Amino acid sequence: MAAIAARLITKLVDVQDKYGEATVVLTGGTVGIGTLRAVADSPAAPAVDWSKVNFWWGDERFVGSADPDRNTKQAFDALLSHIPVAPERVHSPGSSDEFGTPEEAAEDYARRLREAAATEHAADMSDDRPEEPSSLPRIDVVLLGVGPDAHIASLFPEQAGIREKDRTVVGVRNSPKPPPLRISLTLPAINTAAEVWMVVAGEDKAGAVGLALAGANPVQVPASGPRGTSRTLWLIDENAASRVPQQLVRKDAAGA
Ligand SMILES: O=C1O[C@H](COP(=O)(O)O)[C@@H](O)[C@H](O)[C@H]1O
Repeated sequence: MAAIAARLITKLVDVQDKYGEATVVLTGGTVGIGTLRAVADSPAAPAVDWSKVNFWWGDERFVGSADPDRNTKQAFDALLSHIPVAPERVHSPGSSDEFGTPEEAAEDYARRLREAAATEHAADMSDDRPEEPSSLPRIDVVLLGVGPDAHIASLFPEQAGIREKDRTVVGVRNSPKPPPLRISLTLPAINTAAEVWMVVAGEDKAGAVGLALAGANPVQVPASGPRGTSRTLWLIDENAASRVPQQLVRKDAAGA
């Protein structure tokens, strides 16, 4: 995870050099939170101007704001409470303390994304600026973990969320992984990001990774769906890579 952390720090520095600020979408899960811990521990972390990083989340568990299950709480404990973030740039999805249903929280999150996009659009002075603001701000990097069932964010196989084509954010019910109520960015929203980084470790993810890289249908294998507009990176350990289709493995790769 130190290697992913080093890469993320470098990416944020590069993006800040280019745009003055950077926007990252965080993930929960073992590798997602482990990576944030590794960023906090990295001697290179101060190279990033953390006050100019916009933080969003790919998904959130719809529970109370102090619940240890919250991806945002875990991210604060791992990283955000250790770096000088600008609170107005930290965009946590709503909790069950503030909203009655995950759908209401999803609508609020989508509205805040739209507002960020409109603010960005108003500030954009370039000649090639589109006439209408988009419904999402520019996203530089989306981090995504993958569950053993191949879910990403809170988009689970065969459920409504992974089939969503129009909305940017959905409320999720009946998540097979507890807690059952969640909020998630949709695949079309994720795929507006410049870069999508799939961060995966462990033998229990090998089947999901293998199917995703073999090009399975995202409805059955959500991990197959994410594509960054500039690039899609799979940052995985050897165990998670053990069932990658042979034709995708470089002949000169170690052990081949
Ligand atoms: O519930 C979730 O699970 C996935 C994967 O988590 P992992 O512990 O199996 O790595 C995570 O990406 C997602 O953000 C989270 O809400």
